[in-house]
Amino acid sequence: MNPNLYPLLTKYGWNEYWQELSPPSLSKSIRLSPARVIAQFSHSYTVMTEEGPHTASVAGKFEFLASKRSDYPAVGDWVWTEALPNEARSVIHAVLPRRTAMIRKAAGSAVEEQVVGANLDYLFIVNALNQDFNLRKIERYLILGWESGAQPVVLLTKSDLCPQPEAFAEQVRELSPGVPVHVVSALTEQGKESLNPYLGQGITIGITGSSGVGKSTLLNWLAGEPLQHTQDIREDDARGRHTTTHRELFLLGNGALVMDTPGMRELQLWEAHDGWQQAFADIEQLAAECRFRDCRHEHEAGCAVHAALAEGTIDPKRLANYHKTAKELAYQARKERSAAGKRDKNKRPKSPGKADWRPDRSWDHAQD
Ligand SMILES: Nc1nc2c(ncn2[C@@H]2O[C@H](COP(=O)(O)OP(=O)(O)OP(=O)(O)O)[C@@H](O)[C@H]2O)c(=O)[nH]1
Ligand SMILES: [Zn+2]
Repeated sequence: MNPNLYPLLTKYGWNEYWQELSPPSLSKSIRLSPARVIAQFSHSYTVMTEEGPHTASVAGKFEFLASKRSDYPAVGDWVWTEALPNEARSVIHAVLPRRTAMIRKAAGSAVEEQVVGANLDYLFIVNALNQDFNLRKIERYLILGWESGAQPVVLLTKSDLCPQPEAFAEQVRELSPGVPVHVVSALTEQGKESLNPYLGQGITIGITGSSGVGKSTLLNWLAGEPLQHTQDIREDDARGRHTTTHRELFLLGNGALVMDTPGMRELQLWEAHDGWQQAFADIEQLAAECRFRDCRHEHEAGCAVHAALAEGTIDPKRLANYHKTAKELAYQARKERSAAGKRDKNKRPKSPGKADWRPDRSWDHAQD
């Protein structure tokens, strides 16, 4: 690729891969350029174009053709845009196919599933080395990571509060073979260099974890300065002008791009069965050898998982975890189904509009 074609966008992650994709053919009079969505508001976006940041919204035809929420652009997406003359404004005509996506599941409704972070290369899973340290939680976040397609990396923060951080790191490593685990402290500046390999030019990193584990502190630490929101967009609504909450992708001085992504509760990861299978890939592989297809690996005859347990090739703790997670998944799925059922009953018949999910952004600061 010609690196001079989009020098600014290259900083935002544009590369040969994206360069290969051709824009959709629209009317000849529309000149399309690539841009990356760097912030999302309730009624608009900020996109980084080769000319700098533009305020953007989707084209009328885009809206007409969108059949589900995830069709809409999300932070991190690459989009084809048309710049409006003499204004820092663009119209979004299409979303380039996502390489990875963090998805907020909606119980019983694929139409309402929403992308909360797109094209992340890494997902930093943050857990603190204090009383909040929780292996089960980390395991669930790992499922979320695998599900998104991004490479999960576990960061154990606040190591200054823990006399033996490495012992905890070891527990996480046992739990997640192949997933890097790093011990850091923003307070004492420990472990920053271990993160350098991820912070390459144009690499996009999502940061997730429960409230209070130190995500914002970590972001500012990685940035080397307090991150400033590019702008506080004010939007008009019936109640007057107000600043809306939003999500944002930040370009750090070292060239990496970072975004704060929602925590677990918000994402309802419990429908993430594929990620679950990946998190327990070893057990799932064994399970394929069980005599009965619906083997629950408890006391069934011909159970390959139990055979491996007897041979000592799998850790009994890990199997116990597997069972526990399976039960929780089933429980959560039941709960979500019944909640969805209740919501459906209470729902009034609506006019057949499709844009009615856009303005509600109240979940942005929900915590888990
Ligand atoms: N001792 C210690 N405290 C830390 C460290 N990093 C963050 N903290 C403290 O932990 C608290 C929570 O940090 P935040 O960065 O706001 O946590 P967060 O995950 O962004 O929280 P939410 O915004 O609620 O999601 C703050 O009081 C921080 O000062 C650390 O490395 N060591
Ligand atoms: Zn079995």
